[in-house]
Amino acid sequence: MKNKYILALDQGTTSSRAALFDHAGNIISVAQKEFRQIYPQPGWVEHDPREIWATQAGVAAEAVTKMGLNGTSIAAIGITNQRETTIVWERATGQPIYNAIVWQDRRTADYCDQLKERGLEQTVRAKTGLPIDAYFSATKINWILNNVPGARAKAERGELAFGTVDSWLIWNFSQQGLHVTDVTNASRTMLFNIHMLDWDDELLAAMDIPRNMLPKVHASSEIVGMTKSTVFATPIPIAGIAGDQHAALFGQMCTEPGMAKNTYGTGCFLVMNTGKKPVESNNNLITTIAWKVGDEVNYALEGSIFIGGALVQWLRDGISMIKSAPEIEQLARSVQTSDGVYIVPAFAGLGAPHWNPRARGSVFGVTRGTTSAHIARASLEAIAFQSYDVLKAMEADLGVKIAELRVDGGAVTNNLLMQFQADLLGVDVVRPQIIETTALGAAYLAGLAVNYWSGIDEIKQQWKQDQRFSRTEDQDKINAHKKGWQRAVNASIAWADSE
Ligand SMILES: Nc1ncnc2c1ncn2[C@@H]1O[C@H](COP(=O)(O)OP(=O)(O)O)[C@@H](O)[C@H]1O
Ligand SMILES: O=P(O)(O)OC[C@H](O)CO
Repeated sequence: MKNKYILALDQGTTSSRAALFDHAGNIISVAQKEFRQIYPQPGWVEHDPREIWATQAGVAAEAVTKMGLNGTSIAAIGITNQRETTIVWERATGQPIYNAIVWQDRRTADYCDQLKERGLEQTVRAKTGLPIDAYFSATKINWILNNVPGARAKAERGELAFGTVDSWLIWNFSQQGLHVTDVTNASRTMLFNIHMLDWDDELLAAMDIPRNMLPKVHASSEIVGMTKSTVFATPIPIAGIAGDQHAALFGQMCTEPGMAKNTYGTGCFLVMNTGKKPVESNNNLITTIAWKVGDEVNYALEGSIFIGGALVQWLRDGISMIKSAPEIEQLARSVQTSDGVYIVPAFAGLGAPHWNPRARGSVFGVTRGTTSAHIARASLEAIAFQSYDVLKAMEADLGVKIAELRVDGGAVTNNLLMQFQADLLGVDVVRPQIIETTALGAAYLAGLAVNYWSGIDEIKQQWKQDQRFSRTEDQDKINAHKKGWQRAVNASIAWADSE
């Protein structure tokens, strides 16, 4: 068994990735493929579910075959995924009835307001740990049922299946079209009672969603089925499922209460393990399920920031300011400060701790002296400032100061960003050697289920630090800078609210 590998499938917002891990937790092979982002209207974001499946199946095969391996070398598959993104398909044909409505999509903001006017906010938060927001799956399912001709009648006849991306992939990968998910993905739908660990009938009724559409909910580390032979000739156990931020928390081995990680990908997601009991937030954070391993459920507090590395992507693809994402660091370093420029990247509204779906991206403080270098620097600062706001909310909820922040995701190779983050937080920012911690976490969850690793104590030894960033910047300067950021956020929200 130990000479085999674990295959982790990481289905992200902008690309599908697959990584093979060996018993020491080293990545031995990676394959990645980007897919189309579909923007039918401002504020709408969709993916083609068939592209999600095709790219994910393609990279899974590529990661294995390029090492000269085949299915017989794979001990288990772990799946991790962009969360909340909503797919509805026909059980009979396996065909989606609409594109995947992506987590960033804001089309249901008005319906969310109606739910709030109906006084549901407290009930939703108490049961699911979530604020009512277009971010989560429930209102997206409702939209599909109300807007795709014939969908509601089909759903009521039990002919449709809903799934987050993990469910969709497993349906396609598995021998008998399994319709399953895990507790972490379920906890992002706004339909799952995180205390009872079951779909909630009151919320399903409130949002007109038939229960028969929903997948069976499993633990995050458990064999849920086998792959079909058209994928790999040898059936392989699908043994781990977790939303990507939950997998990253596990991959970072934040297994003790108080340990936290921030993932800097398309968005930024700061998540802290809060132990065996859910902690209710008084500061607009989300209470979520960290994972379920064996019979043990761990909970977490999360601050979800919708635009992180996507701001850098926009500078590259939207306004052609840079040619590649890493180029931003050199450009930003070419000036000492952002010279009074602040960017609030509310391209998809603002997530935690503001939760304003109508806020839009804004740039403040531009003068004749402003150059692309200042914009680059202000962009990196905006990513760090948003994470600062979330961490402060988290510390206020828990009444403690965190010891260190473990970081991962594509943007953490940016040393300037990491140093600025440490300067802002006054907390050490620690980058591990493996920054693909999302895939690593999925591999660990799958490997534990098939006894590839003996337990958490064994895999804890594998986490290794690459670099630690500590505060070096003058405190007064930082405080003045924080005030500037706060003014920019307030102005951005006021602009949205005054419409
Ligand atoms: N050196 C860098 N500096 C800042 N941002 C970067 C850098 N390299 C990559 N990024 C950003 O990181 C993101 C990619 O990270 P990744 O973890 O692959 O994201 P996801 O899983 O959300 O697709 C992109 O949005 C990209 O713009
Ligand atoms: O695809 P990522 O890595 O940006 O993660 C997306 C999140 O899961 C959305 O909640």
